[in-house]
Amino acid sequence: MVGLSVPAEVTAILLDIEGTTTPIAFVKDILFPYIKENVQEYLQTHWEEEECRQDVSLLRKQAEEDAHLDGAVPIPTASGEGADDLQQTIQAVVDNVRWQMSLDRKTTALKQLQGHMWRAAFTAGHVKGEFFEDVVPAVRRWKAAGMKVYIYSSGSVEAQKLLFGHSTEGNVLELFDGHFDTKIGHKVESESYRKIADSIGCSPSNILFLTDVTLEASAAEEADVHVAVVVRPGNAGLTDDEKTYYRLITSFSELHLPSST
Ligand SMILES: CSCCC(=O)C(=O)COP(=O)(O)O
Ligand SMILES: [Mg+2]
Repeated sequence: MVGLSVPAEVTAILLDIEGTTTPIAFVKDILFPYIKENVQEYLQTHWEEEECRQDVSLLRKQAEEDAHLDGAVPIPTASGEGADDLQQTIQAVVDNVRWQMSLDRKTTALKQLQGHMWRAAFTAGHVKGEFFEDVVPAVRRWKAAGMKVYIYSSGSVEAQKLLFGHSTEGNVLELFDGHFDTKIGHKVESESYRKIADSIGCSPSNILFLTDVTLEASAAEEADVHVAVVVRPGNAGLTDDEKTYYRLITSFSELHLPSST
């Protein structure tokens, strides 16, 4: 049989988004430029709102942790005196966001603000989530076969729900049993996968994780989670050793559940 047989003990499939369900180009060419182009205006408009205050506060904490990094952009606390002071603080947040994005950082602070900014774009229909064509049909088959399906992405849970709730294939949110983001831990840390298993109420070996990033696959494997590396057009190349070591799939249709032929 061509493809990959899912081990019988697997009861849950955990999916990465960028490079796995969704082209990297959609994230890099549509979602991220939206943030870079609109962050200044967004902050000006929403600055006084509680959600925006919390986002800025989290970004400021992250900036303090990042102070030792090359090129890091600090975010001073606004004194509250004068329009110039406010504009300088907003500019510092803008510069910090753009700096983090230039490094494709996956900090919870950055991802939380991005999720809030994308809300308007998705709900107004200006942006629609994109998936590789095999994704939605495969997830429907897995669900019909009794498999639980979860998302684990660096994108915030709120952003994930926007992507799947407002997609070129309509609202497909109901296909998923739950969502995880970096609040449970970073994707390159094996402890995150143990916590996800705990949260789902299963053992790590009951999970199959699909991702394009071998560092994530390696962390999951260390936690005793089954993994397969997804090779998609536009993904970063794998080394020969990685190609030999990992089980690879180029489409979700290559996965065969125990009861399927
Ligand atoms: C709407 S999800 C946004 C995607 C994103 O911001 C991101 O960083 C994707 O990371 P992933 O962990 O899915 O590779
Ligand atoms: Mg990915």
